[in-house]
Amino acid sequence: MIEIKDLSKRYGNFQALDGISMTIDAGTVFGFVGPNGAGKSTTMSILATLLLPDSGIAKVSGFDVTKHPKEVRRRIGYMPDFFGVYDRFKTDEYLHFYGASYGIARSEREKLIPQLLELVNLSDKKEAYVDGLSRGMKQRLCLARSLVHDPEVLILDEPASGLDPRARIEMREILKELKRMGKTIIISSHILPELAEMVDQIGVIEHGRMVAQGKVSDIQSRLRVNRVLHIRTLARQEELAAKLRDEAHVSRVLSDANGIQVHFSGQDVEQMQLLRRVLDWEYEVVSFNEAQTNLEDVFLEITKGGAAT
Ligand SMILES: Nc1ncnc2c1ncn2[C@@H]1O[C@H](COP(=O)(O)OP(=O)(O)OP(=O)(O)O)[C@@H](O)[C@H]1O
Repeated sequence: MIEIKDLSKRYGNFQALDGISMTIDAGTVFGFVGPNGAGKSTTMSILATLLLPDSGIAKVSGFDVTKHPKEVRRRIGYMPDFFGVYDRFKTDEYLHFYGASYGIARSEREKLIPQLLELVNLSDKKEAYVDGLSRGMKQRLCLARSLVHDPEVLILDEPASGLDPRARIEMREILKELKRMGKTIIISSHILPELAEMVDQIGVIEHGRMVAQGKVSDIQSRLRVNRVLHIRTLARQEELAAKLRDEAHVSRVLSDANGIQVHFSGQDVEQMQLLRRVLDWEYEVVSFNEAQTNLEDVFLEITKGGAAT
């Protein structure tokens, strides 16, 4: 459904995309992940026909974005990372406006818009002015806007950014529903663990290059991602974190309000020895357990040190 080959884009002297390639099959939910400035929005803007590439090919449903932009636009719904909403509209007027601009007849819109509002949980807000909506509601309205012409492909640039946890869960549920409806979805996010539950594949981009692509499980096994240990102590957490950094088989230690995360390449025996040492050092350990590796761990593993390989 989406095919990108050797796509490059420069802004002045800055190489934002440096020969990106990827293929996304119909019905796939593709998570596009990468650090700030990696080139995700640039790739998505090219797919959305809003930006021309310098070289390479991008196709949606077989149509080249530069040669047949109208055909592409008919097939895609695009939700940008920053968007404006027309403040003086009420919610349903806003969707009528977009529906009309896609040439959808009023009678058809009268049927469609209540369905869209229901899908994005805004039915009770149809009479509300857009500027009075919360950020989460505006995001959902923007998603409804991108669905108004029933596109096959959804290009969603950080749809959950800036949302509180509850609003993020709501957004995730809507995306699951869209997946069930058979849409092909490309979604970028920094909130990687949340993506893990719904994406079929991921592409990791860094410095304008694709550094890994495929099923999350395949990428995990290919990279032989380290196990991650979670340790919580009653006190002296930072001191323990510093000590752990000097231990054998430890590649990375993160310490935050949730405790210490240790990326560990040892096996069970070494893990047991590490636990024994932590206890010998007389730290007051509340918990010491092995976490399931998730998308965030994969991402950190692939992009660690900022070196693209
Ligand atoms: N119009 C522009 N002019 C100059 N540089 C730009 C322009 N748009 C983007 N860039 C630069 O190109 C790089 C890639 O930007 P892009 O927005 O595609 O990254 P991103 O992966 O979407 O990042 P983020 O997660 O922060 O949105 C960044 O370094 C950015 O500063």
